[in-house]
Amino acid sequence: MAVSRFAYVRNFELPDPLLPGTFIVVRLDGQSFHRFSEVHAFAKPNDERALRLLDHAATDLMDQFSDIVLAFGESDEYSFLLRKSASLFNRREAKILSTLTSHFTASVVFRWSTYFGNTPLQYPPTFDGRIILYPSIREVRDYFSWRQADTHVNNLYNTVFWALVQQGGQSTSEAHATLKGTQSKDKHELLFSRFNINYNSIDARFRKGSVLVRDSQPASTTDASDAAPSVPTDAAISKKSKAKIKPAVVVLHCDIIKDEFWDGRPDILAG
Ligand SMILES: Nc1nc2c(ncn2[C@@H]2O[C@H](COP(=O)(O)OP(=O)(O)OP(=O)(O)O)[C@@H](O)[C@H]2O)c(=O)[nH]1
Ligand SMILES: [Mg+2]
Repeated sequence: MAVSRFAYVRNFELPDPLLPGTFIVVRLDGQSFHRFSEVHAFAKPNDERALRLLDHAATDLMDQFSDIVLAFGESDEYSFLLRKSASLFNRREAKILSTLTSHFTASVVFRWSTYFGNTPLQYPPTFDGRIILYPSIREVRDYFSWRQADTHVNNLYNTVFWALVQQGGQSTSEAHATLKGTQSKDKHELLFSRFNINYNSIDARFRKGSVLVRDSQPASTTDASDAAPSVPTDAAISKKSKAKIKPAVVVLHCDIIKDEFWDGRPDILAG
């Protein structure tokens, strides 16, 4: 068929390949989740249903795209690491970013009722996405350490903040004032002395975020024992994932900052 006189417009579509031989990190972040969490009455400071829902959506992504070798989630965000040699969509940036973002978002909506039961979804949640390329293992490891350090700092602050408000009877502005200028050790001390809470005994999911890898770890390293009864456990998600693709995706709540994590999984950064 002859090329139509309109076809030249195609030439305006420029190629957008990602640099070869670089690690690809895709970070998705809930848009205006401050509002979304209020409207859907998320528990404060952490809503386990919401966190498990995002873990499940991230597992869906890893099941679908084998180039994703690691994911880390906290709060309303998820980061995905694609291997250095990833050939997904010929490394076309817009294709990768738009497909991963919409797949993740669709999974969150698709699985909403599994985690939120009769609580209706009031409006469509949306996620923004970005791609960052890292040239070496050092930056990749520091990237994930950065996100997990963020989890720690935010969760410690939020845990003390909501203890002051919910158990201590302070207003939110009083709680902000109480915490102003405090160091990490002050917050630990305040939690323990006023509320008898040992921060280190709080659910590792909240303190460390979720780390998704493609291998089977001993059951003790997963965090399925204390799941809400009506909600699929990490182990159940992993089992389902195993049925579809091997090796299974598992949800861990471990220290990604430590050498042991990376030393024990050389395949993640192998290329
Ligand atoms: N109550 C509650 N709120 C949560 C939870 N997880 C995330 N959020 C909310 O989501 C926000 C996520 O932070 P941001 O991504 O910086 O804020 P945002 O409102 O999503 O804004 P943008 O990302 O810039 O669109 C938090 O500040 C909380 O308000 C949760 O488990 N419980
Ligand atoms: Mg957000």
